[in-house]
Amino acid sequence: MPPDTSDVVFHAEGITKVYDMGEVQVHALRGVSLDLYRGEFVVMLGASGSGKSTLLNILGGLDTATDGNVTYCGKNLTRASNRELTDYRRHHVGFVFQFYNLIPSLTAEENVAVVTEIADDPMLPAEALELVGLGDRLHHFPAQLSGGQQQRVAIARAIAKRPAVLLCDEPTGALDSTTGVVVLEALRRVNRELNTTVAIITHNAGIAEMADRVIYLIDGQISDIKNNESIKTPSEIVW
Ligand SMILES: Nc1ncnc2c1ncn2[C@@H]1O[C@H](COP(=O)(O)OP(=O)(O)OP(=O)(O)O)[C@@H](O)[C@H]1O
Repeated sequence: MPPDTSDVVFHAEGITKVYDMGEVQVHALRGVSLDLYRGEFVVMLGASGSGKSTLLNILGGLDTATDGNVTYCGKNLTRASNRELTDYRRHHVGFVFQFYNLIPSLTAEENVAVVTEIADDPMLPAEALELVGLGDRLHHFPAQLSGGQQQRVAIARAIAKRPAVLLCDEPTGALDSTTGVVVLEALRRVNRELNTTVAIITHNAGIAEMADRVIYLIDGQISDIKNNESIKTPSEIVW
């Protein structure tokens, strides 16, 4: 289904990012403009160094653009103070990274509770874990879970505060394809059931086949944006 373009979550215009390394300047983003819509599932594809993480970090308020504008639901992130960005990250965005960053001494349920305790209107940790298919693993510690299960705990932790957007940086990068499919199914379910906008960055072209839209990045610029005609389920994806 094509995205509802009347409901813009992110509006980015002419974003550049320059890392000043003293003698050299690295131009990580060279004028990126895009809109992301409510409830869509987007995959951003690009080779290593094309600027994917930089873009995701700017959208998520973890980094700021050198130039250009980014708004989230009409609020300007480019000119936000550190305090406003912290508030934005805490209440509106969920992050999932390649490595799960779970606290080893806490159970799955407690790892999720770390976030729900500071959120405004969170789900119960058990509810979030149920949504990613881990309702029977609440009392397991990370070391007692497989890699794919740990990543699903990380997804439960990210969505338990009911963020409007979920930003995922190579969420299956450390997983074999069978386990990766289960993680992608969890992300798809969150997207469908909670209407969360999900953006995944990856260099894995297979994953793009399950997206509503695919955004291609080359050398710090968007080279193409495509609506997927036929969207595959995660289990139909091969990589
Ligand atoms: N903190 C930083 N300081 C200096 N240069 C950086 C920094 N972060 C990223 N870069 C540079 O910016 C460019 C884009 O990096 P980025 O991590 O966004 O790419 P990527 O597409 O996510 O790559 P990968 O798939 O390898 O993670 C690269 O040339 C990188 O070396």
